[in-house]
Amino acid sequence: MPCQPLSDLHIWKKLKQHAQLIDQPEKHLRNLIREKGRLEKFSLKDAGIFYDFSRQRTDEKTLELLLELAETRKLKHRFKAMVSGEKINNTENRAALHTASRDFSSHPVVSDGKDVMPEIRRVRNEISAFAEDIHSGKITGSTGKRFKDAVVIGIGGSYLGTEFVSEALYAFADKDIEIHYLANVDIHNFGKIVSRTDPETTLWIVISKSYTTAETLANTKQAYAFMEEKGIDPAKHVVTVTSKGSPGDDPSNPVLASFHMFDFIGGRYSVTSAVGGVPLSLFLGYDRFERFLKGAEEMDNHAKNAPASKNLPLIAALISIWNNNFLGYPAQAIIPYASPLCKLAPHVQQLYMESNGKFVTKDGEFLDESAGLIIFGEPGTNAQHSFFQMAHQGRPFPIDFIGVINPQYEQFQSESKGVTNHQELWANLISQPMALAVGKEDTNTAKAFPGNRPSSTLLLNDLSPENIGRVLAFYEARTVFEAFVWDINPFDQFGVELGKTLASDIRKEMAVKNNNKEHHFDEMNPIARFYADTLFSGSF
Ligand SMILES: O=P(O)(O)OC[C@H]1O[C@](O)(CO)[C@@H](O)[C@@H]1O
Repeated sequence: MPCQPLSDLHIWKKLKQHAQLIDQPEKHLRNLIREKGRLEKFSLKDAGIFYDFSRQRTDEKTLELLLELAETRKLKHRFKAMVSGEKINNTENRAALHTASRDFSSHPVVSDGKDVMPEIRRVRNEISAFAEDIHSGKITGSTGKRFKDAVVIGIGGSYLGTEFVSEALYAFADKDIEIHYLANVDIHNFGKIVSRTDPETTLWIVISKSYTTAETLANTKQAYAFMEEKGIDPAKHVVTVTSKGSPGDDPSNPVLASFHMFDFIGGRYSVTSAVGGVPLSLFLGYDRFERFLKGAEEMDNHAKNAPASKNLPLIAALISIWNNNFLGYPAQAIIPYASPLCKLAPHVQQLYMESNGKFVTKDGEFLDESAGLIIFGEPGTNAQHSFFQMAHQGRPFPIDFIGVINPQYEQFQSESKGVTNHQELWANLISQPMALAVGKEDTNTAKAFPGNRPSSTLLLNDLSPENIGRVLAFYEARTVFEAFVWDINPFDQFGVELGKTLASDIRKEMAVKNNNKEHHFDEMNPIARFYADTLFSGSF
């Protein structure tokens, strides 16, 4: 049943009116944060995360109206429908059960009349056993040497989430296996990896839900050709993670091991499935991967059960909607003051922009409000020396700051200006949101700071596997809660198809040329032809 268009909703109109009030000088953030009890009223703590939204351009009335919007759009009801296996991915007639991949309860999760949990538990057990066999040396490369490098061949959701987690938990990697990512079809990606790895001790993990992604197929062929050239038997150096029955799930194609991913888990939501499970269990050990899953499960249960006013990802989603649709900010930055979280923004970029970068509702109605935000980010304090000039004095964009209270590498405690590196990092984590909110008046306008620039700060006690799972699930839940407000389907991605189709036509033309130098690209439009001719001629 299609939802009512947003702009027709009474609550939407009330929020539009309220935004005009918030734009008034008396509601400048420098005034809002002076209010008594501001931090207590505008922060939440649950599921291992402290979430401070006191520097968001909201007052108590804003929150009240946003919660009314959440009720109107039945956000909690839809989230429960999602985790219970309803086919909420309506355009592909599928459920969206990434939460089931980290469900450790004994409860069934039924999709299409079948409990999916036995299969999910089977795959987890297979991953654990495989990782153990690799770490114990029971399984080695074709020349009897232990594996030292694991190369993930995959793109988009088939590697971005895994890369976020492997970077975040790098300090835990004690399995003497280095992880690499071969995602781009650009031969430089492949060349760099093989320049630093030994084919005898390299395991290639081909990850593709469809097993039709051109980049992944091309890189897999490159890897096979490289192994054969080196006298290595690919069948003893390749593992696949793919959907049951996909072209990659072919018994006639012998591999060391094959793990299934399920059609009810989308690529950008798949790091807690075998997509992340296989590489992360080799890199970190299955026990740490399971701790990561349990952190995600805890956040899932919080998102499902916590009342809206106490629900961290739901409140974050409402604030994001407020910033986007009512205050007019088109972008949002994720700035973790923790280098290990350097790949969080690239992962959330796909998670969020491939989920919510839509212009029609789940029922195909054109949206009357803009969905989705442009997500970007870099760790702090690096970002301060890169694009924070704009954050303070240019086009404003809301920021999620993330702080980690207890870092690893505690053995390094030297001080500069009387503080340790970690304290220096935190001095900036504390100052930046304040400077953005309060600003600074100056008669020299070039040195004036308008302030009133919104941000949230999330705190983690440490970078444990559990906390990385909680952060992952926080952003997944926030993404889908926002989608439910707009009534869009966050689980399909038809927008990626046109480019692939056009590339396929050009690829066919190039293949003809490869076999017939006299072939002309007459089928192409003149501009495309210029580029194809330039590539084959070797210069412009
Ligand atoms: O796992 P596959 O099927 O190779 O797809 C890789 C990626 O390509 C997309 O389908 C489109 O970008 C993503 O959703 C997905 O994560």
